[in-house]
This record gives sequence, structure tokens and C-alpha cells, in this order.
Amino acid sequence: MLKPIILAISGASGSGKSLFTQNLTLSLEKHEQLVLVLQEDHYYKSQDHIAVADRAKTNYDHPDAFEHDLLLQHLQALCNKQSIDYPSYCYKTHTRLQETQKVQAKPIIIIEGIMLLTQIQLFDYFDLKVFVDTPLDVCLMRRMLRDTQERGRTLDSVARQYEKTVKPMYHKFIRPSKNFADLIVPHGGENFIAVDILGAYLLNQQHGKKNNG
Ligand SMILES: Nc1ncnc2c1ncn2[C@@H]1O[C@H](COP(=O)(O)OP(=O)(O)O)[C@@H](O)[C@H]1O
Ligand SMILES: Nc1ccn([C@@H]2O[C@H](COP(=O)(O)O)[C@@H](O)[C@H]2O)c(=O)n1
Repeated sequence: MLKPIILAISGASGSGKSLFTQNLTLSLEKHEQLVLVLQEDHYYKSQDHIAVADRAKTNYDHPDAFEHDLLLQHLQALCNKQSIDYPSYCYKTHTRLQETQKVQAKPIIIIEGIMLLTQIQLFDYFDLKVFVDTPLDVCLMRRMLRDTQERGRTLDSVARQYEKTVKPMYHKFIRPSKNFADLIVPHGGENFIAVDILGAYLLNQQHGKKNNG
């Protein structure tokens, strides 16, 4: 296999990165492309050493909450055709799970997460950097629904965390990182024009790679 094409998708929490990634992956798979999806969230640091009740106090919207060194090693390994032990993360207990998953590279790798475009040391591995740009009030509404339905949170805890860390850290780290994007996708997960355009670009890149050996 040739070196994989790596696409990084970033943007605010609730902007629609995961849904956009899902839709792009489905579209590429319809064209018989093999895609590996990685989530930056799986690289949140383990908090096994912190009491469960205290873990909610961590600032999860700061780059230091992630183990980006491990992510860098994993991207290096995948580009060198080595498998990785992909970590798993639990939002309810705020820590890594014990089990990891052996993962091999595929010709197209999509990685999505809030802090990816703040990590300049990763940029050498990213062939394309995308920022999903959705108004913050829309992101908050989506996050409220998702976090109460899927991540075991109460409305009150979502609102408090949003004011304390999510919103200020968005302005400090995530929004400025938009300047590093090659492409800005408005509206989020269901922007099918952006899905089609990016899908066509990736297919074209793949064909170019194959034809040039
Ligand atoms: N364009 C959209 N229209 C309606 N709902 C959306 C849209 N994009 C995302 N969502 C929903 O909003 C929530 C957050 O989206 P998600 O893709 O998980 O965001 P992110 O990965 O950026 O945090 C999910 O429940 C998702 O289904
Ligand atoms: N234990 C955790 C870990 C992360 N978060 C929040 O998740 C957001 C990032 O994930 P998205 O899928 O929404 O992009 C981030 O804003 C963290 O606040 C959390 O609440 N608890």
C-alpha cells in the first residue's frame, strides 16, 4: 500500500465533525475506497489516578487534556505500514478504557477532533486540513441534546461546563486554529455539497497516486 492520504477535520464541539466524517466515509465507501476513521477524543489522557468524582473538574477543552505525542507516534506508525493499538475512551467515567484495538492503515485516513489544528507538529502528516464552521449557538444546542442522550450528562452540567471551559477555550484555541485550515465547511454534518467536493478530491488524489506508482 502507498502512503495513506490523511485528512484532518476540526471545529467546535457540536459543529458536526463526527457526522460529516460519517457521511464522507459512506460516500467514499460507495466508491469502493477503504477508509480508516480515528477520533482525537480517544487520545484524551487517562485519568485513572484521579477520583471519579473529581474528573468532571478537568478542562477537557484545553490541548493539554490530550496525549498528542501518542497520536503523533500512531500517525508515524500508520504511515510506515505498522499497526497501532488504538485507544478507547469513556465519556461517562472520563477516562481511557483498558482495551485497545489493533488497527492497520487504510489508503484514506480521516481523523477528527477539536484540537487537531492547534497541533503544528502533526501538520506534516495532514494532507488536507478541514474546519467545520458552525455558529456556536447551534453547536451548543446540538451538544445539549447529544450529551444528555449519549454521554450521561445533565442539562445543568452541560450548561455549566459550557460557560466555564467549552466557550472560552473555543475562543482561545479552536477558533484561531481555523486559520490553518485548507478548507472551511459551513453548517456541519449534513453539508452534502462539501461531502461530494471533498469525496471527489480524495478519489482524484487516490487515482493520481496509483497512476504515479
Ligand atoms: N447539520 C446537522 N443538522 C442536524 N443535526 C446535526 C447536524 N450536524 C450534526 N448534527 C447532530 O448534532 C450532534 C453533534 O454532532 P457531532 O457530529 O457529534 O459533532 P462534533 O463531532 O463536532 O462534536 C449529533 O447528535 C449530530 O447528529
Ligand atoms: N471526559 C470528557 C471528555 C471530553 N468532553 C468534551 O468533549 C468535547 C469534544 O468532543 P466532541 O465530540 O464534542 O468534539 C469537548 O468539548 C469536551 O468538553 C467532556 O465533556 N468530557
